[in-house]
Amino acid sequence: MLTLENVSAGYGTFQALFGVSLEVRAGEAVAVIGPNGAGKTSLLRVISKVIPLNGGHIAMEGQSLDSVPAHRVIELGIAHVPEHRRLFPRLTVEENLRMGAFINGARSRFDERLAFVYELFPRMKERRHQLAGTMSGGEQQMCAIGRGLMSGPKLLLLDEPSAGLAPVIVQQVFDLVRRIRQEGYTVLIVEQNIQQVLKVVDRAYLLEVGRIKMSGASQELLENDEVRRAYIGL
Ligand SMILES: Nc1ncnc2c1ncn2[C@@H]1O[C@H](COP(=O)(O)OP(=O)(O)OP(=O)(O)O)[C@@H](O)[C@H]1O
Repeated sequence: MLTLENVSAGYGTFQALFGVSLEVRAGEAVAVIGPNGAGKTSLLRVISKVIPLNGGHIAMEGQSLDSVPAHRVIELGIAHVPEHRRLFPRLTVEENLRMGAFINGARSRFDERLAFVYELFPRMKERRHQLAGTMSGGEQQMCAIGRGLMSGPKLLLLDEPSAGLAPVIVQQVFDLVRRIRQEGYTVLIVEQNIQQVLKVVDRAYLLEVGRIKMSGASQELLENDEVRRAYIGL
C-alpha cells in the first residue's frame, strides 16, 4: 500500500532521515520504533508532506506522492494522527470530528462516518458536546484517532498514541489499535512504548539516528537480544 524508497528529509539544513526504505502492505499494522530523536515523527511528517521530501520516493497504492501537496495527501487515503493529539481545544468533540471529514467524499458520508466513530468510541458519543480541551489525555487521544478515521482513510498514521498516558489508559489505546486493524484499516504507528506496540503489530522497523537499523516480524524483534537490552530493558 505504502512504499518509501531511499527517503531523505529534514528541517532546513538539518537532515533527520537518511535513505529510509520501508513498506506497509494492505491490512498490515507496522510499527516504527526507536529512541528519542531517531526521526520517527519526521518519518510520518514526510509521508504526509508536512516536511518536504529531499530525496527518494514515496508511493501510495502505486501513485507517487513526490509532488503531491500536503493538503491532497488525505484524498489519497492517508490520515495522520499527530503527536500530542493536536485537537482544537475550544471546539467540542463533535466539531473536532467534523474537522476530520472536510474532504469531499467524507463530507457527504459524514453521518455514516460519525456513527462508526461513535460505535468505536462510545465515550466520544457521551462527550460529544464537551470542549475537547477539557477532556482527559486518554479521551483526547481517542478523539484524535476518531478525527483521523472521519476521512474514511485506508492508511492511518499514528504518532505515539500512548505518550503521556497512565498505564491503564495506554492499554486501552493499544486495544483500540488492535480493534482498528480488525476493522480493516492499515496502520503505521510510531511508538516509544516498544514492548507494548510489538504485541499489536505484525512487523516493525527500528530507526536510529535517521536510519533503519533493523526490521522484522514483531516476535523476532521482541526476542532480539539487542532490542531487548537497549529498548525493553531486559
Ligand atoms: N521542527 C523542527 N525543526 C528542526 N529540527 C527538528 C524539528 N523537528 C524535529 N527536529 C529534529 O529532527 C530530529 C528527529 O526528530 P523526531 O521528532 O522526528 O524524532 P522522534 O524519533 O520522533 O523523537 P521523539 O520520540 O522524541 O518524539 C531530532 O534531532 C529533532 O531535534
